[in-house]
Amino acid sequence: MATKTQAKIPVVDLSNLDLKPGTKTWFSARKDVCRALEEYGCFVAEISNKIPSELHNAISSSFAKLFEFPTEAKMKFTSERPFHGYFSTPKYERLVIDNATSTDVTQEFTNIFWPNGNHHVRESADSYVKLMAELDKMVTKMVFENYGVGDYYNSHMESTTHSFGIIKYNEPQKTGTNNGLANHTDKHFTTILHQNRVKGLEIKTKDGEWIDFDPSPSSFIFLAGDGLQVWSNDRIKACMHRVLLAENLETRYSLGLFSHNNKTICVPEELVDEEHPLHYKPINLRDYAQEQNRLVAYGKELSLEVFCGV
Ligand SMILES: O=C(O)CCC(=O)C(=O)O
Ligand SMILES: [Fe+2]
Repeated sequence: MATKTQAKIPVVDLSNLDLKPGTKTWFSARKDVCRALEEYGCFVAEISNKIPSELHNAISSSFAKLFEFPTEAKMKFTSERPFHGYFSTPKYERLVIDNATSTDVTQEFTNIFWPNGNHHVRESADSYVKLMAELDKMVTKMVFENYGVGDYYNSHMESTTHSFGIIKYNEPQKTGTNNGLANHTDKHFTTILHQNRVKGLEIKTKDGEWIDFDPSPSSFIFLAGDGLQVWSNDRIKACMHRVLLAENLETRYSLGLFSHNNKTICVPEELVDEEHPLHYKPINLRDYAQEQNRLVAYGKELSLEVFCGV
């Protein structure tokens, strides 16, 4: 299983999502995934045989319809979590569904917009969430095993929930490039993104260079969040990323699966040694996101060092 580069972001072929732990192909993919995460905080997961074109088309057809509802209708979709529910800024609008792996939840979500249900939107959301959650679980298992603490994977997953976000960027101004989303790291554990063909996502390398993600129907980008940085005691750094929108004829949509953990995240004792002294106190990611939300009003970004650095 070779790793190649796509504008320098490592690409790992995970087309076989049914990879069996313990097999040669699993170990080889695990090595590629972890090396990429340590070097870049992200990698492109190529899953060509798993994404039917109808599913990819759902971004521009089914999900686009959601944003055509009047603002009052979209505002009815609320959440107690910061940055979840319906959220809009002059640059973009987003709908983020909590606990999205539950089909009851996606049903409730579609019923807000279509009281008699909308089979197509609901099915598309369910299929995306299922595919992305499978990918997230597989990669997380690889990471835990890679550091010799695979035994902690099940309890970590038991306290993990996934939210699903659908983001629509507003048309950029007619001149130059436009900042769609400022530089940030994600405040939860991990993120997986999938886009229509419109470019815009960039990630920052260790050398401070920004490189583009070239979206395609069969590629998902997996990003380490701040939670994974804490858990790994800095072996994997959260991926700094941003969205720049060039002038395009097409609207940019992005789909995201965000993994949260409802327990306190601690560095496993096996990951602390002379070479890797403890960097972080235990962190509750929900409190961390809430504090970040409070600071957003002042245009500030919260850092892990300030919130829970040792
Ligand atoms: O639109 C994108 O591709 C990036 C979205 C993102 O970074 C986020 O939702 O945190
Ligand atoms: Fe992000």
